[in-house]
Amino acid sequence: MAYQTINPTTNELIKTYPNHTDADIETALDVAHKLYKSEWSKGPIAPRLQVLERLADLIDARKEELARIATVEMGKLISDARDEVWIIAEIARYYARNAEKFLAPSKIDSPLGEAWVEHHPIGVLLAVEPWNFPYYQLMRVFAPALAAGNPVVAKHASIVPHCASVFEELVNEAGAPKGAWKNLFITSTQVANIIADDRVQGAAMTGSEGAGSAIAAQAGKYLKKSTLEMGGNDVFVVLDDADLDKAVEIGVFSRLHISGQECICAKRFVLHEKIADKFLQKFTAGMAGVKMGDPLDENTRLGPMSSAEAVKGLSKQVERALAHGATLHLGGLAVEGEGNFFEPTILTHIKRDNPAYFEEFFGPVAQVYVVKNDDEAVELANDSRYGLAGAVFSQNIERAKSLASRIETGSVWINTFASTSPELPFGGVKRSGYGRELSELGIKEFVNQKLVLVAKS
Ligand SMILES: NC(=O)C1=CN([C@@H]2O[C@H](COP(=O)(O)OP(=O)(O)OC[C@H]3O[C@@H](n4cnc5c(N)ncnc54)[C@H](O)[C@@H]3O)[C@@H](O)[C@H]2O)C=CC1
Ligand SMILES: CCCCCC(=O)O
Repeated sequence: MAYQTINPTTNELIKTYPNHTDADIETALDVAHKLYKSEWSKGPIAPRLQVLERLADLIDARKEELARIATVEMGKLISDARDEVWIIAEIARYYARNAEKFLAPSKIDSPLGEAWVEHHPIGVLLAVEPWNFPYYQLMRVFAPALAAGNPVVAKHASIVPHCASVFEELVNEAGAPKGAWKNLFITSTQVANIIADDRVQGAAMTGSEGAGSAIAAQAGKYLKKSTLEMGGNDVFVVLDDADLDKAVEIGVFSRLHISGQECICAKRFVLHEKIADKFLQKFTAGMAGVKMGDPLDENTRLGPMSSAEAVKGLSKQVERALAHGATLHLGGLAVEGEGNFFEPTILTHIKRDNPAYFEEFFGPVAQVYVVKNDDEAVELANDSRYGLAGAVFSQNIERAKSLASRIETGSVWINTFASTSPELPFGGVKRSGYGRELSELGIKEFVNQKLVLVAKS
């Protein structure tokens, strides 16, 4: 597995990074485990939180440089890259300012005596992360782990090694001791060996079902806690009383965010039959009208996909959907020429026996379905192997809340697009994975929630 920076806008190979060896891994685990056994991990939380505050300030100071690195390495719009750099500083600050409260002992009223739950670190964690939010995916693991006292070794996606390297550089510059965070350019086999190592006590993974299944299986075999955030096939439900122009604007934005390579972006557009034609007409115009091009250009609204392989995979997926009876309403093709560009695409008339019905399209491809009523909308939303997020548009909030409660996902967003914020739990159900990241829930995924009880005398 080669770790390479290849600019997706030009497919120019910029740099190849050397892989780490088994000896490098041994050193990393030894240093991390010793840190876990030290006062740094087990002692007062304040020094660890100070590192997070400094890290946030360092990120702010290098915002434009960091954003440009991400755009050149995986193709997201420079404006989206800036947003990502902004939010990772916010995640660091969130845990710097809330972790002590989250991890404080929590008292329990018990007839057996005085009881409370303490929150202790559990040991070295492994993070295995994807390329679509190359900094956010790392900070989402690092910040709560550092606050809790868990050192982390990390394997990032092979196409974002510069992001991986600069993140580690920032962590070290912020004053984290050696072992708090170590990036490793390693193979899947080496990942499996790390999970098996007795010094490793947990694994956090974001990515595909295949990778998640392999990592979860290995973690299960060695009885290690894991959290998984995998694909999603999120619905974007537009009811007959929705603000249509708002729903169209947000729908186009959400489907095309990160060139459609975001697990929580809108993918299955579920339209009430009364507004379906009107929505589709406006939505089609919106999708067709976006400016595609260089993601470093501030006016571009749709950049390239992350790699040539991603474009090839999406092309095959669209062809298969059409071969099984879907209608091509817009686009459908990779853009000829330099770079990994794919046309904004809309597929309609996808029947349940079409493989596309159950598939996530990880690119600028919208699936459109029409339903008669709310019950049909819920039934279709839940007729999915995934359960990550979803959105419901209606000007009747109670009606929207009712649908939100019935949709089987980790989150539902009413009259807006699914997104993320440090204080909000992130994760899903079914094949979208398990566990939660961010918020108070996230920091407690990898701590020993230890009961202590003093018997009544
Ligand atoms: N939930 C999310 O935020 C994301 C989900 N995805 C999903 O993953 C699909 C492909 O994107 P990729 O980045 O290629 O995902 P991927 O799952 O192949 O890669 C994610 C991470 O897992 C590692 N990995 C892959 N197979 C592994 C194995 N057997 N053992 C250990 N580590 C392994 C990769 O090197 C990378 O670091 C997308 O189509 C999408 O469905 C991709 C990006 C983000
Ligand atoms: C907005 C942040 C989302 C990160 C994970 C995903 O691709 O859904």
